[in-house]
Amino acid sequence: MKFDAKVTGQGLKIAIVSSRFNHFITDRLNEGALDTLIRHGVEEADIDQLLVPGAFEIPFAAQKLAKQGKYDAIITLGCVIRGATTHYDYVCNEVAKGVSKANEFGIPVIFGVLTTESIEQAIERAGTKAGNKGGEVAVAAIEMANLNKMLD
Ligand SMILES: O=c1[nH]c(NC[C@H](O)[C@H](O)[C@H](O)CO)c([N+](=O)[O-])c(=O)[nH]1
Repeated sequence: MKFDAKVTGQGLKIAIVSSRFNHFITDRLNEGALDTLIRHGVEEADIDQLLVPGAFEIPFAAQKLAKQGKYDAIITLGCVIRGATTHYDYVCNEVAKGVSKANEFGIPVIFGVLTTESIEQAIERAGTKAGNKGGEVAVAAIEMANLNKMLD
């Protein structure tokens, strides 16, 4: 049997957790995710949005929302740009681990946190040369939500 989930969002309830830090970038990721969800049939009223201070706080919110069991998928959006200190490595590692852990509640939680070496790389992935990571993870969220329903 082949499980090949559709990328149609009708009837899905989605949450977006995004961080304010580097909001010049994360605002664009949010726009990309919202636009893509709606263009794939998710009702705007079925999209909840939640803001946290920085990427490090994303896992806390994602896990809380996943535990509620109200959503078909949760999208996380953030932007961590390497700076002069090793802070970057700690933040990136903890965010990735924390978002992955949120999947333990049985709801697909999609990792849309940019981890880049430069501002230019982040801009490229926020609606310019390399597309929009927010839109990409929105498609992944819809597919995983439908796949999850198939597997229930
Ligand atoms: O989202 C980010 N948070 C960052 N730091 C804040 C962190 O996510 C927490 O909000 C903060 O440590 C308070 O817990 C970043 N840097 O420090 O570079 C960054 O690039 N991106």
